[in-house]
Amino acid sequence: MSPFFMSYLVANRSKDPSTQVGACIVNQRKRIVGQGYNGMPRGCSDDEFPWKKVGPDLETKYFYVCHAEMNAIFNKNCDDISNCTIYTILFPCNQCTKTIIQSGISEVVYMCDKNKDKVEAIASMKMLDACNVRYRQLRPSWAGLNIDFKQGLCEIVKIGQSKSIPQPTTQQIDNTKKRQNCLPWDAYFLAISILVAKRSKCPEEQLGACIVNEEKRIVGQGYNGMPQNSRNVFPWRTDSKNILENKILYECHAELNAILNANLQVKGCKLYTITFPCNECAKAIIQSGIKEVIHLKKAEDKDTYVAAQIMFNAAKVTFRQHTPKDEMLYVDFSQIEL
Ligand SMILES: Nc1ccn([C@H]2C[C@H](O)[C@@H](COP(=O)(O)O)O2)c(=O)n1
Repeated sequence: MSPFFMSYLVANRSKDPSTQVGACIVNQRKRIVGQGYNGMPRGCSDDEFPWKKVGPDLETKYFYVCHAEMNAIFNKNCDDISNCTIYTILFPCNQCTKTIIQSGISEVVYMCDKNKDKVEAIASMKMLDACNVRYRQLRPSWAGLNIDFKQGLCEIVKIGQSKSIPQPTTQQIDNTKKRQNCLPWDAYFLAISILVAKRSKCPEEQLGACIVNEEKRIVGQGYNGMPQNSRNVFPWRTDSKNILENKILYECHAELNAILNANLQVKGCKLYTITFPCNECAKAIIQSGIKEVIHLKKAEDKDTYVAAQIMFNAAKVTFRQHTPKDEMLYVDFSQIEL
């Protein structure tokens, strides 16, 4: 799963009616440590601040909007992002470039350089070159992502294939008002969990989870997989008579991995997950201080889930199933003209 897919999904939260940009920061262990989209500063109302592109300076969005790259850096979930790579849909402006350099990021990967002839981009390149920050363009070889909330699955759509995917009806854009059709928070974090699951090597079921704090910052993400550094020695099968030859004793669940991958405190956080947690993950959820579990699929009627519910009730961890309003979400990579 390329971090670019994540950047496009993150961009979906932007209220900018004309241009939605997403960025995500990846550390050397290939973990996502920061995500951001373009939007008004915290506390500056999306309804009151202007979204217009033209007009007197103080009446357009440009003086106020925080760029996706800047937000990804300020949303980082660890102290040190030096030597990380930032993936961004648009080439960074000079202001974001200063923030990128000062935070120690060592590589910028961007998809679109439509502003490359503007002074801001030229200044960015000068600074990146002077400070030995690498930058490269990645041309998309995919058309988009199709997130299926009903199945909890995500399909990467190839160029050409997108024509067969039903596209959401496009309304005339009113670029004087905030964008109306961005994903609501619960659906957004479940979509992130579905996309994270795409990294799983499990041939049977790919599951994902993410942990979100009160500030709506993602503090940890995980998918089901074998213990790290286990070099493919463990089986994925489930049908052997010898239980030691089945995956069950070895596989780490998405929820456990999300907790262990978290870089910020998970106490008091919400955990979003595709399936209801098993009893073993429930123990980890309770012991780590997570306060709420939001699951996409209905809990199956099996002892492991009943035990999890009994423990959640006793420990006052709330849980609820969330069904997004739309069954499908198409994340269109051509939303920004290259
Ligand atoms: N590297 C960039 C460049 C721009 N943005 C944001 C800032 C605005 O919200 C929007 C650009 O507006 P446009 O003039 O294209 O309608 O994109 C960013 O986040 N990162």
